[in-house]
Amino acid sequence: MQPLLLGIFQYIGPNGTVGSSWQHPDDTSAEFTTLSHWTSLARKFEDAGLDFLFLADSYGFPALDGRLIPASVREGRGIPHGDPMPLVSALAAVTEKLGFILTTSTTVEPPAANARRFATLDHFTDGRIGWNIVTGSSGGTAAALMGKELIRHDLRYDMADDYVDVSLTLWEGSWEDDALVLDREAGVYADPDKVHLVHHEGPYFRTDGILNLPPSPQRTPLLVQAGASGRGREFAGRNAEAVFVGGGEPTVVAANVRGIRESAVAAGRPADSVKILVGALLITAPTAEEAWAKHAEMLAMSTDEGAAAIYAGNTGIDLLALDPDKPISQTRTEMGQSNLERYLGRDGQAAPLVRDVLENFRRTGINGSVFVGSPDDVADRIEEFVAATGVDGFLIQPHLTPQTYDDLIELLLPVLRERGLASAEYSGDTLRERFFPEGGPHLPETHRGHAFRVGR
Ligand SMILES: Cc1cc2nc3c(=O)[nH]c(=O)nc-3n(C[C@H](O)[C@H](O)[C@H](O)COP(=O)(O)O)c2cc1C
Repeated sequence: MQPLLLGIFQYIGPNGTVGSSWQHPDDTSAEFTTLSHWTSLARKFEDAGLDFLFLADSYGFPALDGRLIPASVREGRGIPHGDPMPLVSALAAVTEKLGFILTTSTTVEPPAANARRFATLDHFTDGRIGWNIVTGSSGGTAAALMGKELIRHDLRYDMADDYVDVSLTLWEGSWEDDALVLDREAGVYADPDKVHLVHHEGPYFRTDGILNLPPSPQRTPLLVQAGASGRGREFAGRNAEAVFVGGGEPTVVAANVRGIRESAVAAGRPADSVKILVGALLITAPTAEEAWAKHAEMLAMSTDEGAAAIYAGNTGIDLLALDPDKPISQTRTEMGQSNLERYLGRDGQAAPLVRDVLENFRRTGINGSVFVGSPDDVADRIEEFVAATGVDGFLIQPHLTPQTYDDLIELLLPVLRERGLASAEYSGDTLRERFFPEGGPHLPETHRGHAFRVGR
């Protein structure tokens, strides 16, 4: 088996992803507003040789019918949530190899503003940046915050395709590779024949101008996507080099993985040109008993109300207002659909009852797979899961910060390395080369973005 890609899932808020673990006496995540909290975590991840830190984001927050959900505020779930973008420069300054993947939504800022910010970060990180392209999980509240209406689900993805086109036009089309001259004696900074105005007029976005920066190490950041709805998978097939999928039953994850690879092939790309990483919580300790005790402690901090608030923020669906004894399939949403679709029965199976969905969501959070046990147990489960689903790596959810990471680094990683499941050292200078060691720092020829390149 190939070494797995291993990234850490975090967001700028108090943890965790299952339950409110900030309240645990050993948890430091309530210090999320201090820079030193993040710089010490980033150093820890780099020292351990982990591939990247993913910072999730959304302008949205849990609310229903125009009202805040008390449990969300009381338990610190979905509120508060800060902006990851300003953090990355500070983290880049204290690390050399760790990659950073950041979420921004295609429904919030104009594409040229977003493209410029990512290009600047690609310079400052020496090519260690990736963009998780989402259409927005908490779309309703994010739209209202920006003074806009919620755009319908599939239309959001149509707009996202056009948004990516604008971004690729700017990143790939403005500067030729050798446009930067920097000749001090001649007083030539750049060659005017090699810097180009670009023009894009799509169905939703228009731009006339340039990306006002010389080419960065990757030009286009590593393109990542995280929405697993049918339309989301189609978008991923066209655009994404990596996809984050939610965990859960291996059969459901395997179907998702197949769907994404088929979408890539339908878009004229090789099936393996997309790396797929699954969100998972890894709880380990020297013995299985101790690990299960940690799991029980985690569940004791996870309430129905807190779980329902996060679910509502993501999907717009209030599980606590639905009949607990009816199947979830009675419901539809124009907000994020992955966390509904993951519960709709597949292959003729009946959809679960609302009460079972709430309990499952309370226990597993938005990303679904929970592996608990001794380091060998967890490594066994990881191996089985990878064989059953075809995923290329894991996006590791926080439980207790930093304890979950210490357990991972001290107990689990050595076992994974022994089995050849985790790489022992960093390869490649840029994040793209970390994901695709056989390729270079730029978009490959098989990606449609390659055609946007000026002076090829
Ligand atoms: C591991 C993982 C990370 C995600 N990170 C984000 C994020 O940072 N921001 C966001 O809006 N959605 C994120 N999502 C996706 C949302 O859950 C949601 O499904 C999506 O934004 C809406 O698209 P969909 O309708 O295709 O599901 C993530 C999903 C997964 C599995």
